[in-house]
Amino acid sequence: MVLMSSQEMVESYGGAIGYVVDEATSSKVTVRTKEPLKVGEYVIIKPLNSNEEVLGWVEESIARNELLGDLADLENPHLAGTILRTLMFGQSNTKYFAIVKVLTKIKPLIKMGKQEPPRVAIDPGSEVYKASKEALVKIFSREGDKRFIKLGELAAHPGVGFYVDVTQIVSRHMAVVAVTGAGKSNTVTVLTTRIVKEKNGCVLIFDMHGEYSRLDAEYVNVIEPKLDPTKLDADSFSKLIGLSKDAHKQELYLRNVLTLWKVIENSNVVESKEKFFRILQNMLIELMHTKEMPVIHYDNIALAAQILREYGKFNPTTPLTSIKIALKNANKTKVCEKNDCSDLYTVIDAKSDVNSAIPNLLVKIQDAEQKYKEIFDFDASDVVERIKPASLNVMDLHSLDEDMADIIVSVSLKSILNARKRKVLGEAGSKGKAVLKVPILLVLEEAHILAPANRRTLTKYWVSRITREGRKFGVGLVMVSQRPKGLDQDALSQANNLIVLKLVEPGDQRHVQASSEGLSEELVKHLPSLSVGEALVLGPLAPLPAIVKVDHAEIKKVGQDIDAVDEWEKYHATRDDEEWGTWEE
Ligand SMILES: Nc1ncnc2c1ncn2[C@@H]1O[C@H](COP(=O)(O)OP(=O)(O)OP(=O)(O)O)[C@@H](O)[C@H]1O
Repeated sequence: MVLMSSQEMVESYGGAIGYVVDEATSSKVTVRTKEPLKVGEYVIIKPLNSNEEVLGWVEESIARNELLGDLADLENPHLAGTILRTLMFGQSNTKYFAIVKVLTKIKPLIKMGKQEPPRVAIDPGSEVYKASKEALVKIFSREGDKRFIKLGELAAHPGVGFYVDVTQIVSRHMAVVAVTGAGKSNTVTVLTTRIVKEKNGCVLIFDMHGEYSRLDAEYVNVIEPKLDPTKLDADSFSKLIGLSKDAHKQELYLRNVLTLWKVIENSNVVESKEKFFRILQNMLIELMHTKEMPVIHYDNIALAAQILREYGKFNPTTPLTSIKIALKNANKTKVCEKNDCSDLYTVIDAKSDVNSAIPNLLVKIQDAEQKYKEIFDFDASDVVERIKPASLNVMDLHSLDEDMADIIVSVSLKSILNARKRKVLGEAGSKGKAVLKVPILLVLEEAHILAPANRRTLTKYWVSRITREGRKFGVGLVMVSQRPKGLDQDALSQANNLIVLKLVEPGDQRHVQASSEGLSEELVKHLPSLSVGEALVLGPLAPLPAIVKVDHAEIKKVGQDIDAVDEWEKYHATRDDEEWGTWEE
């Protein structure tokens, strides 16, 4: 940072643009100005009571005409206008004020890039100047700094580039919120493509509308939303089939059949994993007849699998009996001469559950197999193995319903967090398991659907884990939402960085404000008037809060509005009604 002289800091010392009036505090002042100031504009205040200049920004711009106050009751605008013009004798009596938030003393900001707000109230009468472009460039420009990328320009100071710290986005997470069409996708595209291109970053977007998977660039890696159901752990599987928390019996049987499947899978007695659902169902049907179930401790899976492979005779229609006979005879096998087979298995008496818990579980498994068949792929590898470094990885979820998207995203988030933990902690026992060698930035589109405020979803749990633990393991999360009031408040408040574009609905505004320290009442009032691509940016990602005109993404445009009239016209010009309604390449 280069220290600037006071002269360079302000646009013109010759002309103060206003002065502090009314009651002023150390953090907020009202300024009477000659001309109206723009919200988001930076000003420099020279406090009367101290020689430490401070930087503030305009949070609200006010125009007041006291003459008009008395005329407000007049219903006839022509009459009001005539009286007003007469009273003003051709002079405007409008007075301009600005509510200015005091951000920091200037010296520590320019010298060390540090914000240090003043501790004493600013004296009324203090002069206010416009911050010079040179000063703002010094404060905001991070060109050439390896941690920063450019997001756009200060909206109130065109020509002053605005840069964001990528490390802070990854470690402190972010929310991007706005009404539809305000520029969220464009903002995400600018951020993520620059992170990949300029920083060789690793980004994964969970793309709910298939917008990003259609980006035309060599660094885009599209990941199919597929998962291998046999690799789901018991917890995820129980959530997948929709077991309620208090369905303890069903949970018990489910865990057991999944452990027995592991024995069967490890013993290689079935030729294909695709028999998975069939065998789970056969186990439960068999259980309804035999009314008892072998239970194998997790530690004994490998041993049981060896016995089943070498000494059992596996029948897929009666898997329980096959396993039970093999284990029963285990003591007579060579395997047990070397290993302790004394407590290889026990048996659960299932008599009381054959009419309720077991058939209920069976139906749930059958339903899940049907419901999720589009995303099940027995050859699918762990998502971590499909992510590419220095790439914009995009998981295209547009063809899936919300439940399917939820299961895929939650399983992916879990795998990614665990793979980073393995890398960072070098966890013992991780050999052969997926590892993610570099930090990653995850982008969750439609975050209010996957991590909603008032509903339990699988993704919400992993979002909360990542927002809490991700910082230590290099897993950053960007939540994007057009309906922030529907987004889990806890997740939102864990996002220390915030980009708010146009936001109109008061409920949305209140929800965002409740989880963000820097969003004042005055700024909230301004959110509906932001134009497309204009964003309020708050948090540790930037040197100071700012209203930014986000750059337009250079890459092939995404999420553009469809010009219906134009498309009808084009179709009509070449119409061929024979082909209407069928897909033509
Ligand atoms: N900074 C910008 N400069 C110029 N045009 C922009 C900017 N941001 C967005 N636009 C344009 O505005 C339109 C809507 O933008 P975008 O798709 O990013 O909005 P969105 O908030 O993601 O909308 P949705 O919620 O419907 O996906 C697009 O045509 C886009 O090109």
